[in-house]
Amino acid sequence: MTSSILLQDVSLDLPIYDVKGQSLKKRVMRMGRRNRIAEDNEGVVVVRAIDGLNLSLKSGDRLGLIGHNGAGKSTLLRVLAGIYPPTSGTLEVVGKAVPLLDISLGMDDQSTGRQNIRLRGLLLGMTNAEIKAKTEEIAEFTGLGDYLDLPLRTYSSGMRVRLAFAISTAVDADILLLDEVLGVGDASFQEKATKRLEELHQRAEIVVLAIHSSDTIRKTCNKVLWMERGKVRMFGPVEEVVTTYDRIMNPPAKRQSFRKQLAEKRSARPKWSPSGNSRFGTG
Ligand SMILES: Nc1ncnc2c1ncn2[C@@H]1O[C@H](COP(=O)(O)OP(=O)(O)OP(=O)(O)O)[C@@H](O)[C@H]1O
Repeated sequence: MTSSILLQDVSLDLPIYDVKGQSLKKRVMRMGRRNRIAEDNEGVVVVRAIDGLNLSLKSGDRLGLIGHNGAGKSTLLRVLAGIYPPTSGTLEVVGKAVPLLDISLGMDDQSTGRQNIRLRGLLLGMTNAEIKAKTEEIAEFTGLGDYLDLPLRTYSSGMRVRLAFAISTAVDADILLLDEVLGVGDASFQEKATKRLEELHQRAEIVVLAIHSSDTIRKTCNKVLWMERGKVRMFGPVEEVVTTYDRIMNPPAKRQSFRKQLAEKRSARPKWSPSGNSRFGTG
């Protein structure tokens, strides 16, 4: 199969359902267009998360999404995964797109690890036969042994992540959508997980990832999309976009404190990051 992605003038409005009271609604509306807040035809307050985006990717492309918090990177990955249908514009995705975003989604606390392999596998679009063929490999990868026959509620958070990661990465993806900042448990598991992700990358025809490490971007991607306020700020070859982004967003003085913040953040949460220290954005 030859996979491709084509977005033409795609916009996505996300409703803020909680804003019902008139005074709160007024206050939120005052945040205004600068914050991409608007009211739709039915009077619902919405955030324009993606705004008139055009994008074309073909087999072999590895796209890195960069930009500040709230720029729209995760939302775009969800649009590509079919989780959010665009409010307007056209989206054409050819190939099986597998999101590695909310990897624990669809897992059930009362079911055993093995039952969860089936549940989550089905949710990821695997057939019963595929699940059956892959269950032992997934089980082996988790390293959870007999725990797989116990209900999920007895698992530690690290054990849950191992299981969720093993299942999500067992799917054959034509198009792989992922957030680089993917918690994958303790150090020993991280090494295994990184290797498995690299293999997935290689097998997929198209990879789109929200990325924070300039080393990874240079190693992994051939194109970069710099997003700002739901729009394309810059799109093109890696070196061109990365250099401009770095020059504008991280001038030398800022870079120093940014690195410090990053070091603090990193020590607080285990993350998957195959290499490198220099990162983009603030996420
Ligand atoms: N479920 C939601 N409901 C309403 N607004 C949302 C929702 N999810 C995201 N948004 C808004 O959409 C915009 C884009 O958010 P998104 O999470 O895609 O940004 P991001 O670039 O991934 O940021 P980060 O680097 O912080 O992860 C933001 O303004 C955010 O507040």
